[in-house]
Amino acid sequence: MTRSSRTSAPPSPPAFPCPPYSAKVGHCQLFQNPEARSRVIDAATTLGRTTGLVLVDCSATYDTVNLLKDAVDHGCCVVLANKKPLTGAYEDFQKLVSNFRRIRFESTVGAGLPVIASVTRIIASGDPVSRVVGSLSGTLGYVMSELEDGKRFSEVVKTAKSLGYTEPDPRDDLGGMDVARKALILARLLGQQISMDNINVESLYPSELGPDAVSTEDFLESGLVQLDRSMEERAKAASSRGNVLRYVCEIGSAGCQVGLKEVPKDSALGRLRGSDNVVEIYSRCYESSPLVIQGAGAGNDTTAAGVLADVIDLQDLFQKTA
Ligand SMILES: NC(=O)C1=CN([C@@H]2O[C@H](COP(=O)(O)OP(=O)(O)OC[C@H]3O[C@@H](n4cnc5c(N)ncnc54)[C@H](OP(=O)(O)O)[C@@H]3O)[C@@H](O)[C@H]2O)C=CC1
Ligand SMILES: N[C@@H](CC=O)C(=O)O
Repeated sequence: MTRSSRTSAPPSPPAFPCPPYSAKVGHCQLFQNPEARSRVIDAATTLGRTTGLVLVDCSATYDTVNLLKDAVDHGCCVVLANKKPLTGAYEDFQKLVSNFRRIRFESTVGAGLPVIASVTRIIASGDPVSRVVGSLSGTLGYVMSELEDGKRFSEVVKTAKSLGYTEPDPRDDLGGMDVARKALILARLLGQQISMDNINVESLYPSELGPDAVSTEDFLESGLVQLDRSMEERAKAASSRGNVLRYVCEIGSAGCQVGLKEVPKDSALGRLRGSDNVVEIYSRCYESSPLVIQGAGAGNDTTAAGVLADVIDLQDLFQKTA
């Protein structure tokens, strides 16, 4: 993906067609010459319409939304692991998602787990989904199950980061925003025209440790340990009642909320371990016995597999039949 929004002084733009360095990992390419840019867009439009050329967004920024909308307008396909473009203005969500033959975003909820595919299949069959409940954070699932085993909060958050579970800034996970984004994507898929302001979100850190006050590095270095005692006390109090802590997401007709809950140790949520997510989907067909999806909900491999499956799914739409 181009990085025009972040690159202030790019190297001199390459001539078209692309020089070989564009294939190197870690490099990005910027077309500034208007003629080169227009030829790239023409080529992409033709390829997009005929071969299903896919723009994949694995960044963690809102900045890509206009680029994604342009790509869809030019007939290209889009695959997202990045939740942010779908969780800003409702109009952006609608514009991207209404083009369902050109966009897939399975990895935005539950990484490689088929949560969005299941919800959209149920809805497409005319079966109204009434409620979705679950644990949708690999990071918080991992952190809570490690706390249960007596580990220190600050240590397990750092381990979750090193395992590739957390967002670039782990406060996105600890503050509940990452789960709230997943909840918003699901709620909007269920037809709720809501925004982030309509979701009740419980944060596990106080505003004094927020991004406006403390850098990510300082938060990891000295902020996290300030939360150790209170998290340990919460885990111990839950345990004394035969419960465990889980960060739970609930989406229904009464609204949308995400927060830390005490749940029985032997419940579906309470039995979760590590980065596993579990999602229960209730609809008319799945009324008393919900459809349950469970498995690894974060990590580089499972996310990459989810993204690749989306790319291949879109390519299938462009296969010529004999
Ligand atoms: N990790 C996981 O388990 C899952 C992750 N996701 C989503 O996938 C995305 C990537 O996550 P992950 O790979 O773990 O995170 P990483 O921090 O490893 O990667 C994020 C990448 O995005 C780049 N980036 C950030 N902001 C911008 C920007 N404004 N323009 C261009 N590039 C940008 C970063 O570049 P740089 O390093 O130079 O800043 C970095 O390469 C996130 O949106 C996340 O929510 C979804 C499901 C699961
Ligand atoms: N940080 C997220 C990654 C997947 O969306 C999580 O922990 O679940």
